[in-house]
Amino acid sequence: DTGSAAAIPVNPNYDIAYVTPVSIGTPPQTLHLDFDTGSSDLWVFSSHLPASQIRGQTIYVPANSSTAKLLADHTWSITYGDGSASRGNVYVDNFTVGGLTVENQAVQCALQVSTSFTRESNIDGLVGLGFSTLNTVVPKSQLTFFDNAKPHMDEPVFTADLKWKSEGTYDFGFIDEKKYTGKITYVPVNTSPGYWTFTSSGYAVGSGNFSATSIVGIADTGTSLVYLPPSILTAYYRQVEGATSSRTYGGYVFPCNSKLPSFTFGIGEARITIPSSYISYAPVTAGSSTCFGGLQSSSSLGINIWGDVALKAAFVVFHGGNPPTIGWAKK
Ligand SMILES: O=C(CCCl)NNC1=[NH+]CCN1
Repeated sequence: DTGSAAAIPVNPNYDIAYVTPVSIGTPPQTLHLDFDTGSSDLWVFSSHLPASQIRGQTIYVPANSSTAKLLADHTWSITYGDGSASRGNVYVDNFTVGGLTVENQAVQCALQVSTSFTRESNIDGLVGLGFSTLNTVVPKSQLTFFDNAKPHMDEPVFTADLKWKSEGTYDFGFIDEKKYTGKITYVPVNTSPGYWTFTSSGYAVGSGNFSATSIVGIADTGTSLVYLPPSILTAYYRQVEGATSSRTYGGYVFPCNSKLPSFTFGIGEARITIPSSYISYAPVTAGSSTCFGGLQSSSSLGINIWGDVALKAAFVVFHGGNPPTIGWAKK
């Protein structure tokens, strides 16, 4: 089996997150979910939520699905790296992404979501594509869509082709040679943390020299920005006129009309360059001439994160073989 589905920016101006249409249940209920390689719970806005926590999202109504079955006495509760959170109960139902169906997929129904989820009216839930060891369902943890689908897939892979301010694609079960240029460089993945954790071989700021240094981090489609060690941030923003680390805005900001260098990171001998346009992320508040950077410090996170700002500069292969690896190509 294979599948292919769109990755649609939730906001026309800033790539805060990407959503993908999925079908759940019988008859199919279509929701738009945030595919998130940085977590491993598949949860949806549901008919169990208080109306006060829903603001335009599409809800999953298990009562309207003839194939939905309650997973009795199971619950879940998750908190993400950005402090957002949700919790609820669990059903199993048919789950289809781009023509690829998994029967008896655990669909975690939200009974409570934090304000940042309520405020994001274009995200109806998340599909965790991290390793199933991170799944929060108790007493028995559940498998991700990828783990359930893998045995039926032509190849045990999914790929991310995210795009700057435009629609990209998630492919499942195959690698589309048309989506990248040159070769794909694969590097090992450490699955112990439960994320797609790999080691980058270094970085360069703009046209500067490449600094060979191991950067352990995660490839995370569910995080908007890139979070790296402070020393790398200093090296980058020292090249940006008027850049400063703002306590008010919680990170590096700069005048929106400042000239920004690109940022290159290493994957083995290969190099991926993030264009400067991706790094001038967004005005700190609507209409402001102060902009928030797409590269920020990971010092408060305890983990380096290659979020969407980096991923959309590449074609990324999440290879779920034994052992799993991650592949990066230019495009
Ligand atoms: O939680 C993380 C970071 C893991 Cl270190 N990524 N996934 C996600 N989903 C919603 C916000 N962030």
